[in-house]
Order: sequence, then C-alpha cells, then structure tokens
Amino acid sequence: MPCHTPIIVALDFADAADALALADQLNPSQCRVKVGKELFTSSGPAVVDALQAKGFEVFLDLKFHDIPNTTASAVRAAAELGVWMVNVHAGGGRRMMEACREVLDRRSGARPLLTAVTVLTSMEQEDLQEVGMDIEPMVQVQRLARLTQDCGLDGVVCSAREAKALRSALGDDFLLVTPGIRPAEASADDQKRIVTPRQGLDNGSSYLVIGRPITRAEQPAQALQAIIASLAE
Ligand SMILES: O=c1ccn([C@@H]2O[C@H](COP(=O)(O)O)[C@@H](O)[C@H]2O)c(=O)[nH]1
Repeated sequence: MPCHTPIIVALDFADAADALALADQLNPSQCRVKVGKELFTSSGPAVVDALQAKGFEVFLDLKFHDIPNTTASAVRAAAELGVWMVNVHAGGGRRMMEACREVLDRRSGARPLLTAVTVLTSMEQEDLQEVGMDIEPMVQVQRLARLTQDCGLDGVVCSAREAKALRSALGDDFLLVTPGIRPAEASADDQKRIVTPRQGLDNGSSYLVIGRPITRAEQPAQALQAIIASLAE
C-alpha cells in the first residue's frame, strides 16, 4: 500500500532486531523508514530487505562522499537493493554528483530517488566557521542546492528553515527532505536548525525526517499519530 504521509521515520538503532521491532509498530501506509549509518553498519543489506518485505519504502541514508567513481558505484549498489531513496553529500562536488546521476540514468529498471545533503541540521554558523566556511548556513544551503539541481539530482536534504527560500528559488518539482524536525515540546537533542512538523510542511518540505521524537517515545505509534494529526491542524 502506498504511503500517504510525508513522514520518514529514522530507524537509528544498534541492531536489526530493535529496528524491526519498532517497524512492526508502524504502518507502511503512514510512514516511510530511513536506514542510516549505525543500523546499516551493524546489520547490512539484510535489514533493508526485511523492511521492504514488511512493505516499507526505505531511504538509505548513507550520505556517500568520496571520489566520483567510488560514490557512483556505491549509489549503483544501493539501487540494486531496491531502495526508494539514496543520498550523497553535495560537498562532493559537481563531478561526483553527475557521476551518481549518470549511473542511475543507465539503469533499465526502477531507480531510487537521488538526493544530496547540503549542510547538516546539527550545524550552525559557528560550526561552519570552525571548519573554514565563513558563511551563513542558509547561504551555503542555497549554493549547494542550486548545484545539486544543476547536476540533475532529485532534491536535497536541508533544514526546513531553508525550505521556503529553496522552494521559491528551485520550483515545486525539486525534493526538499528535511530532518531536524521537532514537535514543539520535544527535546532538540543534537539538532540545531529545528522546525516543527507543521511548520516544515508550511515552509515547503517534501518529506519530514523524524527519529527520536518517535522512536524513543514511550508509545512510538501514538507519537507518530500525534504528529500526523498535527499536520492537519
Ligand atoms: O542534515 C541531516 C542529515 C541527516 N540527518 C539524519 O536524520 C535523522 C534525524 O534523527 P532525529 O532523531 O530526529 O534527530 C538522523 O538519522 C540523522 O542521521 C539529520 O539529522 N540531519
């Protein structure tokens, strides 16, 4: 059954058993799921297969960032897993992103959506400065999003704080995948550029990536329902 909400639940767990137990409390018509570095490193492609067998569309969030040949080969391997979305770091540059898009263009069957991370939602201006980037997150995100669109990718990962500006600059067809989503009363944890689910949608986000506010809730299914309800308020 296709998913009817923009929510992607980040399954950041140490092993497949915990991730699959959480997934069993969710309904694939109400959310997609995200497999990131921790879960994929511990459990590998088998956990992706298991989630897909349960009916979930899977965002493989490994944020590839390497030379063009290596990154494109990794994207091809992700496509072979049948995932719904895969991503790279836009900071890998034009030749890297174009190589990834080309490897997917050459595929005959279904291909995953390909997105690029702009500036991590855990970073603010001081963090950028410390790594030699004397620039506001918003400006750097806009720069990398324009480059990503120019390279023919499907969209970017950014904060929903930047979504309004990106939506008006880059149009309605470009995907804005936004982590750093926090219901009003929730802890920010290590996130810096946070936005509520409803505000994210109002700003033009295509997908809301939400982890701990759902997965660490006492009742994850209820937490998801409350967020879905908040989108309609
Ligand atoms: O800029 C980014 C890119 C990816 N993420 C990932 O999203 C989830 C967010 O989880 P929360 O528990 O809701 O904070 C997590 O898997 C990150 O790796 C991101 O947060 N920011």
